[in-house]
Amino acid sequence: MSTPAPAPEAALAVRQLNHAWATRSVLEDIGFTLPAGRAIALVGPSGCGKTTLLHLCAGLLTVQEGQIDNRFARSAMLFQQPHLLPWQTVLGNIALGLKARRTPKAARLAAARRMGHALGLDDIALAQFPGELSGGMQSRAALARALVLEPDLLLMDEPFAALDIGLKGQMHRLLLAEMARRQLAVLMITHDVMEAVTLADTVIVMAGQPGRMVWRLDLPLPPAQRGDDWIYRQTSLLLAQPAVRAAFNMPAALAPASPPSASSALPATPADGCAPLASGSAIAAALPAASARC
Ligand SMILES: Nc1ncnc2c1ncn2[C@@H]1O[C@H](COP(=O)(O)OP(=O)(O)OP(=O)(O)O)[C@@H](O)[C@H]1O
Repeated sequence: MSTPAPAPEAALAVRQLNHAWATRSVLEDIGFTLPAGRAIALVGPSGCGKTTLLHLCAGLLTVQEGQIDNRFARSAMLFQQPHLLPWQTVLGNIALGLKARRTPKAARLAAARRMGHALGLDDIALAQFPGELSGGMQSRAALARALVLEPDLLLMDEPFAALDIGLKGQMHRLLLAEMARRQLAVLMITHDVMEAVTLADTVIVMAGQPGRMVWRLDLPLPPAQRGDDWIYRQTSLLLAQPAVRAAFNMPAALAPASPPSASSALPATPADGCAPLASGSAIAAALPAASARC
């Protein structure tokens, strides 16, 4: 399927964003830039404002203070629940957004079928109703419904949270293939720090009420080159950071049996709007400027 490449200047820029629900401030001084083809994962404890931030970025809420500049041409959103229409076939569900765009029937069904096939839904599954599919297949259908719109920005709110570890891995591979295929940018919320380290180029840890960015990790390897060991290592290093542990209200980490080797260190890439890390611990030494307190 030929897909339009994102415009070179496509990016989502969030600057000095504050938000309140009624009189209660829920987001304070949020700022980051997401360029085409990159992925940012937002992690943080319940109630720190991640969903509010994602909905602001999606244009579902009005910006009160600060700026969100979305230069992507086509955004799509994926929710935790697949939200498939039970009275439509899976194929019909995948084609829904194209119908809303008034794509002619034959073309939208053909595009939906191609995308379904690409995500592992065969013709039998496509002809079924959502209630006849497993949770994993429903998640594939929801992803297909979003991707068939050929978005250049995909906003995801814990879309794989209900899946077991094997299905999650499958969905990760499907998503990464699609991201690589056509420079798809992703802004995602997840409670799973390892999922964030698997999929994202940048992990932003949020905490507090109002929610603030408390830590940022820019991962130096492209997702396609990350092996399981590397992902486990980066996840454990991130979770060893005192600021990250405090964000999740975790007790202080035990000292490692041996200091991390130099080869596990991340190269220095200064983080926008983040102060350099100021810590003398061995673990902090393995995470120089690529991982920083915001
Ligand atoms: N529509 C709303 N009206 C009033 N308050 C809201 C609304 N939506 C969210 N809030 C409040 O804003 C705060 C942030 O909520 P939000 O859902 O953005 O956090 P979150 O980090 O996504 O949480 P979770 O991880 O549990 O989904 C919470 O205190 C929540 O109660």
